[in-house]
Amino acid sequence: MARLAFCQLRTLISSSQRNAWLLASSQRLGTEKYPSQIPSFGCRRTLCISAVQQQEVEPLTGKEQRLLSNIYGGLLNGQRACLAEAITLVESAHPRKRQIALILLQKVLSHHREQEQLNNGKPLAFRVGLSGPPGAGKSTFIEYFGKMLTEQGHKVAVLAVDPSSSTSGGSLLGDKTRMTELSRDMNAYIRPSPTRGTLGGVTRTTNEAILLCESGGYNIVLVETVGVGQSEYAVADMVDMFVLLLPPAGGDELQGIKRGIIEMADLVTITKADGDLLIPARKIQAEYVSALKLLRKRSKTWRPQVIRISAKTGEGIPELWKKMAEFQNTMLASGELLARRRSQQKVWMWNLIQENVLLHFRNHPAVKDQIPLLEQQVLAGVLSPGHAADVLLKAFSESS
Ligand SMILES: Nc1nc2c(ncn2[C@@H]2O[C@H](COP(=O)(O)OP(=O)(O)OP(=O)(O)O)[C@@H](O)[C@H]2O)c(=O)[nH]1
Repeated sequence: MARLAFCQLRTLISSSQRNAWLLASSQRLGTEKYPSQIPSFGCRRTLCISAVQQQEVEPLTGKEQRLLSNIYGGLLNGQRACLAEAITLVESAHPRKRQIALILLQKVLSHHREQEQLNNGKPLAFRVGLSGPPGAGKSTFIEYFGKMLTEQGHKVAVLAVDPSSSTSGGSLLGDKTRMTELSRDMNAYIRPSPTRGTLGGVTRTTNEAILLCESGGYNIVLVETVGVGQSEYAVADMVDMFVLLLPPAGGDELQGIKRGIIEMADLVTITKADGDLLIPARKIQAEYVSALKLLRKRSKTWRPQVIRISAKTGEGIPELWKKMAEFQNTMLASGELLARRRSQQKVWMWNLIQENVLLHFRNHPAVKDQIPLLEQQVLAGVLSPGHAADVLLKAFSESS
């Protein structure tokens, strides 16, 4: 039965998409269970994952082996150029590059596990998601915060997930010129994370980039996203702590912030609490303190808090970092942080499967041409949504 289901899935998911799935699966299963899947660089027609996963990788050419060794070696030595190259490789949609990227990621994962074991099971890095509406003061904050952390001896990576970059070619988050000083800091690494148009795209490329940054020695990874659309949910599902940054603006400007995303926040931060904005910042803080009391709690041990900061004066930012560290310690002690990471792996796997299967379904020849008409009929109330779905699913299953 399981084998049948697997075969069906295998036909559904194209080979490059399958790679992503294989990676997610191998993380879930743990490579130590499948020693053969930890590839040596000189892999001979290696069965990369396990018999169950049946993904063959063509042998690497000498040039590819050298490339991989250089990237991996440089990455572990903390060379920024190699980290950049590694991220470019995992972001590539080219099927062969994807295969090489998978081998690199397997190496990175097994290195991660070894290091975490040496670290008594404690994660190598603290992953923090930062989200807020356009103009909330995210980049000004990250610039200040990042520099404060590097001065304390931390290595900070910033991945900026820009949901607009793939759809409009535009940029809500702009580029790294937004954080000019931090981008010159040798202990910081800033990188826009392309989204490939979909939520799964955000999840896959950003998750992989996080892993690579951690292998490059970055012990704090900040994942920034604009709080419009769906990307902030994807980001909340890939970090240890999710921080919402809100400007001291009136109700109208904050209307776009959805209740769901406030529920995801482990910390709400009111920005720009200085000068004339200090009084509105206090007011918004009080409003959110009351609002949070009514919301569903995300953790058994951590109670989300609302604090005020100013990236202009620096006020509140050391306290914010203290709160973050308190969160990390509390969640580690209760076991929730590691549990959250584990469940995120599963969410990631299912997001990818769901998205790839749906894409395949929509583009399937037996279904594709019927969709517009059925949608019209559903819109006109001639056909019930359930009936239309049954028609499409039947056409799909009969032709598969
Ligand atoms: N008074 C004051 N202004 C600030 C502060 N932080 C940011 N600003 C201003 O707010 C505006 C937006 O700041 P950004 O840091 O670019 O905001 P952002 O959220 O990164 O904006 P996007 O790039 O559009 O997503 C800029 O004009 C900043 O100078 C602050 O702490 N105090």
